[in-house]
Amino acid sequence: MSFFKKMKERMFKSSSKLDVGLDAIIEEGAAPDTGPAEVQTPDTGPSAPEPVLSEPQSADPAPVPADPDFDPEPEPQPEPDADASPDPEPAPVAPQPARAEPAPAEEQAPKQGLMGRLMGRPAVPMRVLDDAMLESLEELLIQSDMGVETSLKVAANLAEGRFGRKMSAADIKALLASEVAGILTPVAKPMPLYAKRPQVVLVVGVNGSGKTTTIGKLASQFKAAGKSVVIAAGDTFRAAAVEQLQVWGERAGVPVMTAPEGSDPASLAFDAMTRAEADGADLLMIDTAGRLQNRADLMEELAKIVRVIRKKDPDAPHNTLLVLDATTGQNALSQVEIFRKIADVSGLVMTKLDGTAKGGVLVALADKFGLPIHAIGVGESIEDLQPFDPEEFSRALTGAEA
Ligand SMILES: Nc1nc2c(ncn2[C@@H]2O[C@H](COP(=O)(O)OP(=O)(O)OP(=O)(O)O)[C@@H](O)[C@H]2O)c(=O)[nH]1
Repeated sequence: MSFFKKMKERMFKSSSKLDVGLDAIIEEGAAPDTGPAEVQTPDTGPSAPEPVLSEPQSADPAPVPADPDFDPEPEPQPEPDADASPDPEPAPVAPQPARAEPAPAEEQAPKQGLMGRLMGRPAVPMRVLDDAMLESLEELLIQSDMGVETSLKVAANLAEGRFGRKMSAADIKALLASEVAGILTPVAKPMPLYAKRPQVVLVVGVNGSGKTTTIGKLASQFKAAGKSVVIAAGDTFRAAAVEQLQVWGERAGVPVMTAPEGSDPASLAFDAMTRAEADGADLLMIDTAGRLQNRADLMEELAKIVRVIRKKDPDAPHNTLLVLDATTGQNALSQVEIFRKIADVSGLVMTKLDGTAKGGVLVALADKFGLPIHAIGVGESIEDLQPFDPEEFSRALTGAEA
């Protein structure tokens, strides 16, 4: 099974709440006169939509957004530069496909053809968009963790100019996917790679958010893309985190610098920087502790790591990745607020999007903070760190057909 298909399946599974909820909204308020001969689609062209799931219009798979297999050929690197290049290349996890302009949502909904109507196929439930339906939609979006402000905005945009029109679940899903993609597209950016060596990537986030796993996956993917990587196991207070990184390091063939339990993470970061410089490594990835319970200590710890590595490179860290666990839902918003105060967060990675119905929080994050989303985690193995494709994600979240 291709990585893309796997991700899509997982995302669809995870988003069933929103998908099923949209079906329910239409069915609850479906007009009684939706028989085949009477179906009207003032919003979707001359013919009525087909049932979404029972009669797909095309067996063709959706276009693959990016080759998920990493090119084992290293990309040609620009000569090392004293300063970080202002025009970085994208990191391997997030190459973005060239995208065609999305078709208007109305055009994306499958239509019931003349033959279907003549043959008397079962009618597609349709509902007139009114205040009650808009309210149900707002509630559903809020429940899917899109946040109140974003949910109201998305619902209002969707309804604009469409009041009084009959809509099927497929119509509403396509419109919603288009609205969501409009919010996500500007933030879907690969992690920039600079010519600077070593490029220092500081990885922050609360305990259990998936920092260690993400570093392991990234290191493996960078290695596979021909980059040399050094990892610093900066959460020196948790032996288990260090061991986990060592396992990933072995798997990827990447050295993992460790320090005795309880020792100063800044000192380890300095040593790791020295080693990365001596090795001519392309990337130094620094894991950090995530004890938010004692925010002042954590803030001081992170600030000290930054101070120390800047003695060697005043521009470091070049990226500060905040790793967020999608299953925490709205909590992710407050984590961004806090970590932006204690670290200069440059981009996000959202993990555990498999097995959660809370993917809507990504839309709220994008809308509220506008921070780049570099990649998403959809499982525990190396290939489960995927580029963030906003259109694919939007369709998966809403259950819209490709
Ligand atoms: N299903 C799933 N599990 C994930 C994903 N990313 C990480 N995990 C799991 O989440 C758990 C926590 O991940 P870690 O990488 O240890 O998280 P951490 O932020 O380093 O946490 P600490 O080591 O406690 O600081 C592990 O069991 C990972 O295997 C993901 O995308 N999907």
